[in-house]
Amino acid sequence: MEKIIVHGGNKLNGTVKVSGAKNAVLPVIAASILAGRGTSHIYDVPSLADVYTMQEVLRNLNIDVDYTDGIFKVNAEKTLKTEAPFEYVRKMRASFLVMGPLLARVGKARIALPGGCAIGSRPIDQHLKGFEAMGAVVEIGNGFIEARIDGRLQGTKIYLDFPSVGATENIMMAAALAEGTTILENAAEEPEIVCLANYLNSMGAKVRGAGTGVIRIEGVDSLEGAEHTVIPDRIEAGTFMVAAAITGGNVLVEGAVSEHLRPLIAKMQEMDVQIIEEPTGLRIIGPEKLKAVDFKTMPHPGFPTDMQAQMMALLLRAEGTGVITETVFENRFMHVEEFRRMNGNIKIEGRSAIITGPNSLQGAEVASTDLRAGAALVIAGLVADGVTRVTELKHIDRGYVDLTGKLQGLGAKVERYNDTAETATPETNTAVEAKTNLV
Ligand SMILES: CC(=O)N[C@H]1[C@@H](OP(=O)(O)OP(=O)(O)OC[C@H]2O[C@@H](n3ccc(=O)[nH]c3=O)[C@H](O)[C@@H]2O)O[C@H](CO)[C@@H](O)[C@@H]1O
Ligand SMILES: C=C(OP(=O)(O)O)C(=O)O
Repeated sequence: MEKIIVHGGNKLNGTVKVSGAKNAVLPVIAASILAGRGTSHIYDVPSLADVYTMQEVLRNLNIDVDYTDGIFKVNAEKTLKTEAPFEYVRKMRASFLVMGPLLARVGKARIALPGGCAIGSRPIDQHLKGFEAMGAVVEIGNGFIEARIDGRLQGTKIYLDFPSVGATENIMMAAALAEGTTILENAAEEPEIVCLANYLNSMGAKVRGAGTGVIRIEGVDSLEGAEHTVIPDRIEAGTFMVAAAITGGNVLVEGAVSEHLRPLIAKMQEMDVQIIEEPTGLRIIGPEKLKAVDFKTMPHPGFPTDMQAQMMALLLRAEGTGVITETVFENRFMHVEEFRRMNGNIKIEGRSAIITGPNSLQGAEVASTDLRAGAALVIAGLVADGVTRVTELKHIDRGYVDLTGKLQGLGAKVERYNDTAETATPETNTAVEAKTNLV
């Protein structure tokens, strides 16, 4: 079994470079399907399991793709296939983002129905409501969602019940090739939406208002391949900011964009973390003592749910009581049980977690329950007494490029280790520790 093994106790110091954003690159790759002519070149594409899954989804649709040295090339000129099987959607829900582009480009898409996942049930009703409003017929059966339209989708006014990131992206992509203008209200305002809109516009689309609650998309007849650079990953940046702070370290997070990180910066400053804006990124200086704070996850520009687990690790080390309320996903506290295995004092009351600290964290064997939970457990391990072993790394690999290598570069005692022969005996555990050869 593969594990990340963390020896707690080292302060992080130095510089870490943020990779391109997972949540920006996946819709951008999906949007490439809209180009009837030309090859798209997408730059700063992170080497992540999700990117490889998206590559497979496109290949399966008869699209030419090449991913070398961080550059992703897509040519969708050939006759497209229209089905994305469960094999891909199960691995990564963002596979569902090919529905809008396929529907707009070829009038048909058949995508496996995404199941529930570790953080909640995650319905796609808002995506479907948008497609139906544009004239598509949507049918659900045999584990698939099929949407079709005779002729072109029709621009219209759509009001989302909730500012869903995925629904905003899927509808924006579909509307780019629709007949007439679509006005999307109560749209998501995340930086990844702006990144997608910029890419669509460089392909020839007419999208205005991305980054606000109202997006106006004037449909065009065709789109072409274009060049685009993906924004830096604000969640990866945030993860390193928290890692630096928890160890009382001094780290420059290169590529961190303060404009994308306002809610996190505000909360970390309230906790007495020093954050300095430098020309190339954000410098984080951890305090001797952290102060507890309360926060609620919300759609952007509220506090991001994707930073909730990492901030819980930080609160475990803070003095006083902090309350985290998760409002975006109904089941995103799976990491609480794992933190308890590390001696974390956390109570759950409904959708809130009450954390009383500071806790003396203890190394333990813990499992990543989702990708951010995995990173949060590694962060907790950095300040735990003894050795922490984090399992279920497939989650972490979906969203972090070389997490262990980047942490090692900052002086953390952390290593990825594969021991298929390992059993739970004390002898073999000692052997594992010896073999990890940590500095
Ligand atoms: C690949 C990607 O970009 N993933 C991000 C995206 O996920 P994703 O796009 O799936 O997140 P959404 O914003 O759509 O979901 C937010 C909430 O709305 C609900 N909902 C969503 C769509 C819908 O049709 N009906 C519905 O009820 C979801 O169940 C969830 O409770 O935004 C989330 C919220 O910031 C992040 O945590 C994910 O990292
Ligand atoms: C929940 C996340 O991603 P996804 O929507 O791809 O599952 C995440 O990035 O934290």
